[in-house]
Amino acid sequence: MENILWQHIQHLKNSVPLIHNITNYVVMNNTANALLAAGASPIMAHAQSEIEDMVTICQALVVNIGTLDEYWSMSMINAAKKANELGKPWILDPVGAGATSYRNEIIAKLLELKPTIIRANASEIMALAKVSNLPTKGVDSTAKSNEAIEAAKLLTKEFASVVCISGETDIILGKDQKLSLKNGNALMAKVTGLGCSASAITAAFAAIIEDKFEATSAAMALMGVCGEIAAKNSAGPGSLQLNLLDKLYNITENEFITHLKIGE
Ligand SMILES: Nc1ncnc2c1ncn2[C@@H]1O[C@H](COP(=O)(O)OP(=O)(O)OP(=O)(O)O)[C@@H](O)[C@H]1O
Ligand SMILES: Cc1ncsc1CCO
Ligand SMILES: [Mg+2]
Repeated sequence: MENILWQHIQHLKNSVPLIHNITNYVVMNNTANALLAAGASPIMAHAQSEIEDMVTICQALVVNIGTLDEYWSMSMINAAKKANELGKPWILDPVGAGATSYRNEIIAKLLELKPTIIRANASEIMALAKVSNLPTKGVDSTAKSNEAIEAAKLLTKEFASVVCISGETDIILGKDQKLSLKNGNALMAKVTGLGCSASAITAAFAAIIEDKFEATSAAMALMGVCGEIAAKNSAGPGSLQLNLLDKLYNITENEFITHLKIGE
């Protein structure tokens, strides 16, 4: 598995797919930089007049509801419909799922359009599957990844081909597949939007890899290993953000293979 994932990482750097992001104001800049560093080409666009043309020229789409509003939600729905029509992969990042009824209403509409991949933290995954009575604290998770496995399984059956629960352990679930990745560092949760970057990088791999379970695994492995190495050389969240970009750009095969921790 390690070698296949490394080949996918090389493949991304050689392919430079164009990734359309409808994402939140908070993370636009770090997400674009993370995509560039990993080897993709980002474009952030949400105007309704161009949304369908943009989906048409891009190889994958990210729908991230972080700073949702009434105008953007229409752009998201139209973009997802166009991606489905063209058979292009699209990734849903349901930031803050469960926090408000408006968010839940838009998420329900997006789920009906069957995202190719869902990437979210454990609280959000449980909110999506409506199996949780836990209060959400907004965009940060209050639960552990393994508490959301049943919820994620429901989502793979009902809506998405692949679901990733991120956190201390990242768990990737396909229809009959499961992979746990135990990389990363707790400091990663102190930089805003690294989950959003993980979702965008997942879109980049989905653009070039037919098998979406492997694409999601490659993305989360790359983020986890790079974040872990970067955190060791960082005094705090500020330098982690910069060091992570550098590591996404210059990670070597040896670093990747020796650090990767695949669980059961
Ligand atoms: N405690 C932790 N230990 C190791 N890695 C972590 C930890 N928490 C988060 N990560 C890593 O940080 C990245 C982002 O995941 P996280 O679950 O924090 O996303 P998120 O909650 O959606 O973040 P955001 O909404 O700020 O984008 C993933 O690569 C994940 O593996
Ligand atoms: C802090 C925050 N608020 C809305 S989106 C976002 C970025 C992390 O998801
Ligand atoms: Mg998030």
